[in-house]
Amino acid sequence: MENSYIISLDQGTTSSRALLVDKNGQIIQIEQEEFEQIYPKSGWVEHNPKQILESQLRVCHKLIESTKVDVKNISAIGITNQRETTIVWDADTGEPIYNAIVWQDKRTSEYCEVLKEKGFTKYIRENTGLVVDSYFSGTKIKWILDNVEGSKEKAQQGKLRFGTVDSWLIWNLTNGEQHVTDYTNASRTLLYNINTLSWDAKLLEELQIPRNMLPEVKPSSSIFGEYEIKGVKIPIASVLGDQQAALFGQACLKKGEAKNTYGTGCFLLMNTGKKPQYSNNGLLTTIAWGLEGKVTYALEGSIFIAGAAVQWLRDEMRLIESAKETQQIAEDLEGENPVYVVPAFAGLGAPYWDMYSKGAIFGLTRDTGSRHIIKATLDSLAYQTRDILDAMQADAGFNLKRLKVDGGAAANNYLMQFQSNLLNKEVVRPKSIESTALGAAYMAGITVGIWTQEDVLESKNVDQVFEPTFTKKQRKKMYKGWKKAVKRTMNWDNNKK
Ligand SMILES: Nc1ncnc2c1ncn2[C@@H]1O[C@H](COP(=O)(O)OP(=O)(O)O)[C@@H](O)[C@H]1O
Ligand SMILES: O=P(O)(O)OC[C@H](O)CO
Repeated sequence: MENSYIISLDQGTTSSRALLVDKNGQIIQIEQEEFEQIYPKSGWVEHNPKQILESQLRVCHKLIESTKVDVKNISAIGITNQRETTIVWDADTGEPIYNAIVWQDKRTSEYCEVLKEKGFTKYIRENTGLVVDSYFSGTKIKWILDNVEGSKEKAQQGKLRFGTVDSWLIWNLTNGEQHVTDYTNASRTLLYNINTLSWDAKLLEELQIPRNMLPEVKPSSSIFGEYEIKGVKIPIASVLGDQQAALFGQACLKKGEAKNTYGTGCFLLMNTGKKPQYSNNGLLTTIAWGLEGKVTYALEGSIFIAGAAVQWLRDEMRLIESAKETQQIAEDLEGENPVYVVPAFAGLGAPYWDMYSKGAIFGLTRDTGSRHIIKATLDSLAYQTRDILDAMQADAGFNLKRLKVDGGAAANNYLMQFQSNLLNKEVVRPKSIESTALGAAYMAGITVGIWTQEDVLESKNVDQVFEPTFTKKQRKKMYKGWKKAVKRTMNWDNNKK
């Protein structure tokens, strides 16, 4: 145990990362590689599964080379991943039969309407904890089977495998020996019963998905297989969806504790303890993790576009050269900003769940410049978070004292201060905003006996606490403007209404 390390593989929406974590929970080194985002049609988002795998393997091996770590000292690998993204591959050849359909993809919206019309809303909510939305894997699997020639027959014959990104990686890391996933990833498929912890026969039947395509589901803290590096077999000792991993990495181990991760999207999760709590306000009920024989549940508010809106400013609008510069631009723009950006580029997630909403900019006048739009785009991350937090507090029946934050855009001081002002709460940022990767590492460390849950609780170092400074009047006025703007984007793209 003297020189014990964990490798955390963090397969995100825009990049694959590998982190080396030492036995004190310190990050020694991070390697990262971006990969291609494929947009074949409006509202469609795909990844090449081979690029996901190859970039993930490259950063893993680069990490070992750059740190010169002795692989014999790597005690375990933890995997955390973008959730819901759907891959179907041939069991014999291991070849994907279609690109990965990404969580943001909206192509199955119409079929979701059919599910709603057939009366599945209540059933899905009570059994999977989810809402009927194209976000989740189930309808994406159905789309692949309906649209890739010959796939339905192959699936019936047991010749196809489905996996979220974790399953795809593990299948390949173990040379096709293991077809597995964990509770957290399964709970995002629309096919998994979170009460009985089993695949749901009624939903499989409705979506015409053969049971034999689906992976075995294990607790997040388990041995999922072994990955051999330089002749050393390293156990894969944790798997968690990235948002659940961040909840664990932020040490939200007690009921009522919450974190918000500002990445491509924004995901606010609250630990709700050992029983699923259902929302009356458009939030999801999901599995937080399975650990030491127990299942912990969470309430989740999912925002589809957060940091991605900042990428849009950079790549499509070309108003900035880097995400980082938005902080200074927003801080320099004094006074009230009458502009609102609603980044509903992939519809609206919680609490609105409107697949037909489209993005819009409101409040333009003759003197509006790029600075106003940039600032309003950052503000939109905070407004969307306020929407979720209001819903969560209503469901929980109590008010949170503080919000723990992490993810790439949590580095932005302007945004964090505005967030605190808008929530009228402390916003607490840890020294390392790599909570996702750390969560998977901690969980793997617990599985192989390097750490305990108490060690995780003691691991948190605060970088900065942002304190609210707005008056009640200011807060109310600004939030009212946001609600008005959101309302006007809703149902925009629905031809039926
Ligand atoms: N300083 C910053 N200010 C605002 N947004 C930022 C900043 N740094 C990164 N981002 C945004 O955060 C996202 C990257 O965060 P990350 O946690 O790595 O995302 P993911 O895991 O979803 O790929 C990008 O969408 C980027 O635009
Ligand atoms: O890759 P991220 O960090 O944007 O997370 C994606 C989420 O898991 C989607 O549900």
